Amino acid sequence: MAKINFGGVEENVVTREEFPLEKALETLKDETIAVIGYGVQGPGQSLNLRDNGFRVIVGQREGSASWDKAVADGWVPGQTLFDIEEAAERATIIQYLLSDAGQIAVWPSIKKHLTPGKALYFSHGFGITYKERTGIVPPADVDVILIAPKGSGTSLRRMFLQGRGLNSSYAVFQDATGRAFERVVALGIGVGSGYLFETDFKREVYSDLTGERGTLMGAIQGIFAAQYDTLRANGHTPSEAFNETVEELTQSLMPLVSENGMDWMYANCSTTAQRGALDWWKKFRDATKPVFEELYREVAAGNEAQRSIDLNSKPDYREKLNEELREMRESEMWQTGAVVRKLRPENN
Ligand SMILES: NC(=O)C1=CN([C@@H]2O[C@H](COP(=O)(O)OP(=O)(O)OC[C@H]3O[C@@H](n4cnc5c(N)ncnc54)[C@H](O)[C@@H]3O)[C@@H](O)[C@H]2O)C=CC1
Ligand SMILES: CC(=O)[C@](C)(O)C(=O)O
Ligand SMILES: [Mg+2]
Ligand SMILES: [Mg+2]
Repeated sequence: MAKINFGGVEENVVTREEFPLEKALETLKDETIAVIGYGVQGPGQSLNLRDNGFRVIVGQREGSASWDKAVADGWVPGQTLFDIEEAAERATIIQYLLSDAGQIAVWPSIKKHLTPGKALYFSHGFGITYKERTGIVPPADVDVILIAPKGSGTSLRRMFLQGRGLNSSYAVFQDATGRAFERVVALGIGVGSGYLFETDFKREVYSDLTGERGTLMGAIQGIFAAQYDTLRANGHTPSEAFNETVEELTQSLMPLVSENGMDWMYANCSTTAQRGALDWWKKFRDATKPVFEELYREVAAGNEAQRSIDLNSKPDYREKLNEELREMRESEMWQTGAVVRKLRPENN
């Protein structure tokens, strides 16, 4: 394990150099990995494991759309694709990749097959951290481990196919066999991670729920909408408002931030822009800080987890979510986005 200095703080990081794929394959050579659930993470992780040469099977509800998707991806019913219980029974490592709400309903079927020495793997600290709300309490004689890719399962797969890798965090909650660490690291490499950052289940879920509600997804849509609406209310056209809110950010400026940091993006903008951005960013920080503090409190109190459990356990949750996504897609801002995307020169 390497110690790496992050802005003055030392952290544990496992690298592909010290734990190459060959070592991961050797570590798991006697294991059968069952990926339970074929939503977003399920396909990314199981296909990467398969392509990397691990013994992997998929467990999914027969007759569901995800089952058909698994068949289309080359999983063979009765050979590498089973119903959830049968896959859990055959596995020595159960990768529990149902939706966090779905994990609660299916837990009794999984628990039954957690015989001594098996490993239970999560990609989120949710089920374990909020155990009073989820009822997910694994037996003491299994390993309980986590690999949480820091991005969508879609990106995990895409980046793997491009020969890149997405970084993940890893954690050991319970080490019953003495092999939990080598198992989790081998799985992290197997699913296509680049580097593995150490965490624990609670820190993983608190930071993840904050991030996705905050700058990664919730806050960014909020700030886009606020600026777009202000520009429109002041007589700017939709295309102008969209370009100055979203398109320029994703196409031109964020790639520069990704490459070399915020100051470098600033350095590549005009002195006029630099002056304004340097003057205004703290005002935005101060205005949003109370909202982030409220968000973190709600996450730590378990209220965000409870909301997600309650609303995503309803039989019609998928229709309701799709309806809200449709409203977003049909808003003027994102309708404008669809047209602007078509006009990117490379799309012609
Ligand atoms: N979506 C992502 O890219 C990421 C997800 N995660 C975590 O990975 C885990 C899996 O998440 P996703 O892939 O997004 O899941 P998902 O929401 O796509 O659902 C996965 C599968 O669960 C099945 N499912 C849901 N409820 C069920 C039930 N009651 N009975 C049987 N099957 C049911 C669905 O049919 C689907 O095939 C979660 O813990 C999530 O927090 C972590 C990082 C990123
Ligand atoms: C993709 C990811 O890491 C998220 C946003 O946390 C999630 O999908 O839960
Ligand atoms: Mg995440
Ligand atoms: Mg998340």
